[in-house]
Order: sequence, then structure tokens, then C-alpha cells
Amino acid sequence: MIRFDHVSKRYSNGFEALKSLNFSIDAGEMVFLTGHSGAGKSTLLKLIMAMEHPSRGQVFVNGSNLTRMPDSQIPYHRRQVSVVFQNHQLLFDRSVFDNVALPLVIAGYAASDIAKRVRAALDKVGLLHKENRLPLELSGGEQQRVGIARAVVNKPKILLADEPTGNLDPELSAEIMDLFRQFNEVGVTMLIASHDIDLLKRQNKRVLALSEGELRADMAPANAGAVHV
Ligand SMILES: Nc1ncnc2c1ncn2[C@@H]1O[C@H](COP(=O)(O)OP(=O)(O)OP(=O)(O)O)[C@@H](O)[C@H]1O
Repeated sequence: MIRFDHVSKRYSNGFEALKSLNFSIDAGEMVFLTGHSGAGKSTLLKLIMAMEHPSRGQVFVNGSNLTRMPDSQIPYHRRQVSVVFQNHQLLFDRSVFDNVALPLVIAGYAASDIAKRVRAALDKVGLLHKENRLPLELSGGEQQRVGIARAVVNKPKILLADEPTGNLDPELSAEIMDLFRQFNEVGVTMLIASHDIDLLKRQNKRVLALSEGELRADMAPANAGAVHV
């Protein structure tokens, strides 16, 4: 589903953020990506989103070689791969409903279809009763769940998350992880970047560990408890 073949990323200032990465993630897996600040986690996720391009090597997602993907295909690619950010990136002057509807409005869905899908996504994250609220009227954990509803509203095949629990206390973080597990159980392939070692030790899932742009470990669920960065 996701395959990195000798992928390196050098930014225009010459800094090499990723160094010859090789790994693959199968459809239906839930994998954590960890590493120190600056290890290259966000860069790796941006390559999967085609927001950045490798300087060497190839990235394959869902059967397509992103290196060869024409720009015209990128909006289609981004409908299959969604991302949840730490800071939610919500529009604060729009209601919860409108925030979740945004990807569907951009993709040109009919209004009746949008309403149905938005309510289904809000129901999944337990926020159906708050669809008319503004984001600032919600708690941090609720805002994160709005971000997740928006990421899943168009039923992506792959869900990426960049430090999705960075601002949340352990209890709310565990709730967000439960939610991710539920999406994974219905077939969504998940890759979650987190430097919260305690959190990912409890998840019992495969862990990819980056250090200074190199893949230092690829740990099976049974060994994930030994991870360190
Ligand atoms: N656009 C850019 N131009 C130049 N260097 C960049 C750019 N984006 C990131 N970097 C550098 O690449 C390295 C990896 O950054 P990246 O954001 O991928 O790390 P990260 O593991 O996600 O870190 P954090 O956990 O702090 O978010 C860092 O040293 C960063 O300064």
C-alpha cells in the first residue's frame, strides 16, 4: 500500500532530512512512526501526501509511483490519503459541520450527500450533537476529533497523523488512539507519527523509528515495548 524504495530527501538549503529509506506498509496495517524532534517524521508523511518530492528513490502509494505522478492526478491522490495534524488546522470562523464538510465541498459533492457524510463522520467521533458549534467552543480533545472527522469524511484508504495527541493529556490521547483503531479495524491503513513513547508502547503495533533521517528500527508489535528514541 505504501512503499519507500531508497528514498532520500534533501531540502533546497542542502539539508538531508531523509536518507535512503526502505520500508513498506501493507493495506490494513496500523503503524507508528517515531523519532526525536527533527528526525524526519513530518518529511516522510509529506512525501506520502505528495506535498514534497524525494530527491532520490521512489515512493509508491496505493499502486502509483508518486515520483511519476502528473500534477493533474495529485488532487485524486489526496482524496485517498488524508492527514490529521497536531494543531487541527480548523477554520475558527466556521461551524464544526462546515469544517468537516470542507473536503467534500472542494471535491464538488452534492449538498445532500455532504450532509449525510458529514453527520456520519461526526457520529463516528461522537460529536453529532455539536455540529453547529464553533471550534473555539470545544475542548482541545473535541477539536482534535473534528480534525479526525474531517480527515475521514471522504473515506480515505490511508490515514496519516502527525503528532495527533501532542497537546492532549494521556486520557484524551488514549481516546484518540481508540478512534484510530476503530478506523483501522474497518480497513483504513494508518501511519501515525508520534514521539510519545509511552503512548505507542501501549498500542502494541509495529513501530518504525527514525533517527537523523535514517530508519534505525522496524519493530514488530511484539517488540514495540522495547522502542526508544
Ligand atoms: N522546508 C524545509 N527546508 C529545509 N529544511 C527543512 C524543511 N522542512 C524540514 N526541514 C528540516 O528537516 C529536518 C526534519 O524535519 P521534520 O519536520 O521532518 O522532522 P520531525 O521528525 O517531524 O520533527 P518534529 O517532531 O520536531 O516535528 C529538520 O532538521 C528540519 O529543520
